[in-house]
Amino acid sequence: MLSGQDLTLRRGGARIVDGVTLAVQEGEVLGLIGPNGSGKSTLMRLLAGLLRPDQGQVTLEGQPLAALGPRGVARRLAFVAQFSETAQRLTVRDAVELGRTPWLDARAPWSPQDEAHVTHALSLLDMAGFEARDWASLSGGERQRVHIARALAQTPRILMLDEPTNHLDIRHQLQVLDLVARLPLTVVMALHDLNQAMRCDRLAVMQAGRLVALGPPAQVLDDALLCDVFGVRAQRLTDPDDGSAILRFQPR
Ligand SMILES: Nc1ncnc2c1ncn2[C@@H]1O[C@H](COP(=O)(O)OP(=O)(O)OP(=O)(O)O)[C@@H](O)[C@H]1O
Repeated sequence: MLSGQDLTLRRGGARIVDGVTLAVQEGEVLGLIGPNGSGKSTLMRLLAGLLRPDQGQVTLEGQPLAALGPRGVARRLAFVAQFSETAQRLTVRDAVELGRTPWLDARAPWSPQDEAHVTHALSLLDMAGFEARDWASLSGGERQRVHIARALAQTPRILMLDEPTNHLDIRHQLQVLDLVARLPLTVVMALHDLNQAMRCDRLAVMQAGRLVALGPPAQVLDDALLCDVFGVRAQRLTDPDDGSAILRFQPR
């Protein structure tokens, strides 16, 4: 579906992404975890074609990103950055309508179908009542939900989210995580909350620019990795309701 081979990016004399090879499988929710500065955002930007690697190549549905071009990539892949602001005066609906841009041209002008995608995306993120609001007047969490709605309005096959639960209250964190698990999409998302990461199909772990583990959460998040990569030890509890694992952390 989406894969990076030997991806390397150098900045300021350091390899901030260092020889990463990773294949995202169709339909999975892949969580990208790692300490601050380990290269998660940079790797996501490389995979989304927003940064060009110094070494290595990204292929999307079997084709190099360069062969697809920005519009071809944007029809397949939507990216929600950790921080993205706009100086333009926009309403919430205008911002979500921007998600339809890769699908519009002289032969395919704005249509009722585009309108329907925008309305549906707004309702999935609980933002239907905010359509006429000025973007600048929104709170951080409301902006985050509009960004995700814009990405869904793009009707991608792959959704990439950099820390999507940032700024969200607990109800909307759960709503976004449930939504990404439910949507018939391939999802790659960077997360800091390791209990939230446990809900992903697979986890990729970054440490100092390298991919150091990849696999199902219960297998990846063992005591040695939590200690070496995150500098913590974890107590494993069991949710009495559904038997799922809960991690409780302490400094190493
Ligand atoms: N243009 C640049 N020049 C120099 N260093 C950079 C540049 N861009 C990123 N870095 C460094 O690369 C490292 C990886 O950054 P990145 O944002 O990918 O990490 P991250 O894992 O997403 O971190 P966080 O969890 O804090 O969001 C960091 O140490 C960052 O300071």
